[in-house]
Amino acid sequence: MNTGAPAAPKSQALVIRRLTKRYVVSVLDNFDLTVDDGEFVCLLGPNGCGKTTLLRILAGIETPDSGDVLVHGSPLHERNRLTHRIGYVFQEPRLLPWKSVRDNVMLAIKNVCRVDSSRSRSLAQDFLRLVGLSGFEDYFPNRLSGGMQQRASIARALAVQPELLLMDEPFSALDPENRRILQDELLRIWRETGVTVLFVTHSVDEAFRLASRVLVLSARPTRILLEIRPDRETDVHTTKQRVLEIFAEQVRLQQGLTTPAQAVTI
Ligand SMILES: Nc1ncnc2c1ncn2[C@@H]1O[C@H](COP(=O)(O)OP(=O)(O)OP(=O)(O)O)[C@@H](O)[C@H]1O
Repeated sequence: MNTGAPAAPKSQALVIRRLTKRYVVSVLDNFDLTVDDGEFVCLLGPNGCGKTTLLRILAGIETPDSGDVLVHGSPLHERNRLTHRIGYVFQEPRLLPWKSVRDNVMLAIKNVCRVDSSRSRSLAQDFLRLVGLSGFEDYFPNRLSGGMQQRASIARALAVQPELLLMDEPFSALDPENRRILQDELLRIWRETGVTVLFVTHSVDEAFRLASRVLVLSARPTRILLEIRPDRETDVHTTKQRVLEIFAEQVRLQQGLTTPAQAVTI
């Protein structure tokens, strides 16, 4: 019901300011991004533009050369220690093969949260149920299909009750049918948990299916070229075509097949 009262401002889950990272090449150069609590943001950009580097910095695996990252208003790092709970789902499940699915999830909980083992066991159980793996808790990863292993890795990331859930092309190794099923499951989980998601993909369809906001990224050093809220688009088909054209141009630019002056202007 609309009471006429102004909506409360959303809190910011993530603020990135002037983030800069250089290897031999410049990957991020004064990159800015703000993500509200509970948003589902898809990052769509050409190979090698810096998406994984960005996620690795947000997960504390990589350090930036300069810039600020604030999670819920406070710095991501303090004295080189991660001060926030961040969940990370990789392209491959990366489960420990010598541990059961339950123990894989419990290990993540133990590493991040200060809870006793009976609490971590019941949390693991809850999150495995959330991803549809009830009954498979004692299985070892090699007895599960690729889709089930990826479900387990999503449970592991969620079980630490992350302030940010980072997902780096998590469904790209799955067949189209499983990919669709897991996309639906992820949307359900996102709605149920309200977790803030940053999701990397190369698929325009996947981005439009999942995201509350799609960010189209440029070639390196990457910047945001275009922001789209799929649910506000009146002609999604035409918008997707435009994104595909921009995306293709950035791929060519990234591969050195065109010069910045020839790139699409927006
Ligand atoms: N540890 C590293 N040392 C040197 N160069 C690196 C390192 N990590 C990434 N790079 C380079 O930084 C650039 C961005 O890499 P990154 O993996 O972030 O791109 P990406 O957008 O995730 O690519 P993809 O879509 O192919 O996964 C690439 O040119 C890559 O070779």
